[in-house]
Amino acid sequence: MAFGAFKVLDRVSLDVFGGEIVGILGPNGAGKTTFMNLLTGAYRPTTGRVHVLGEDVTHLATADRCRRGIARTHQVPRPFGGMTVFENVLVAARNGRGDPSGDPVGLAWQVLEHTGLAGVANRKAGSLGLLDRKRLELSRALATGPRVVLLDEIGGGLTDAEADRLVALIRDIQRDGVTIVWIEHIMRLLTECCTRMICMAGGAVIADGLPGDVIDAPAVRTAYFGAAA
Ligand SMILES: Nc1ncnc2c1ncn2[C@@H]1O[C@H](COP(=O)(O)OP(=O)(O)OP(=O)(O)O)[C@@H](O)[C@H]1O
Repeated sequence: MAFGAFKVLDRVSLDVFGGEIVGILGPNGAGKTTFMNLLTGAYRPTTGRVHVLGEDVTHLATADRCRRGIARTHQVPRPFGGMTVFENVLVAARNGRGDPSGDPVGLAWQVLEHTGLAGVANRKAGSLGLLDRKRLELSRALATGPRVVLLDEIGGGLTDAEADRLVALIRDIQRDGVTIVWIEHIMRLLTECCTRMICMAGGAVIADGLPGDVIDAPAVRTAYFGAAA
């Protein structure tokens, strides 16, 4: 993937298997968000393909990929600020993959109960603090009925108790059969949740394996944790 002459991702190849929680770590500018943008269709790859559940989705727009079950959260949440929390989630429930019951209103409420936002459902999304905006971002992703959820740094700024709740929620989502790919700088969240971790640096995957092995890998310690080479 290149922006003009600037190559951001170089030969990145990743297979994610159903039911995994894959953590992606790496220094700022490693290409993590760009990689996520390629998976959702926000960016088109200069070369290479994206396959989801056996289907080549490289040519599909973001909305079509969403309807096939790919949902994401953004690093900087941008809800529809003039709409209520509930309305924001309802938009996602109506335009995503949907739920088999065909009841988007029921699905939206169910998601808000699950993510802890039901109590502020009637507030304007634009009035929410950062933490609740992040919860809303996750709620919108879940309301699309995803098979794969891509999370971009939803853990920043959480207290320990809030982080515990997020860990429990992510595990619940996985137990419901959803595959998760999670970019995060808060190491504790990744080590508590992930079944696998990858580290990116300089537009390449430099480690891929069990979380403990990846954290201890010399290349990761140098590129990400700043250990002496
Ligand atoms: N639209 C764009 N045009 C030009 N360069 C871009 C664009 N988007 C990203 N880049 C560059 O690509 C590189 C990778 O950016 P990216 O946001 O993917 O990194 P990241 O690993 O997600 O970093 P962070 O942890 O800070 O979010 C950076 O050098 C960035 O400046």
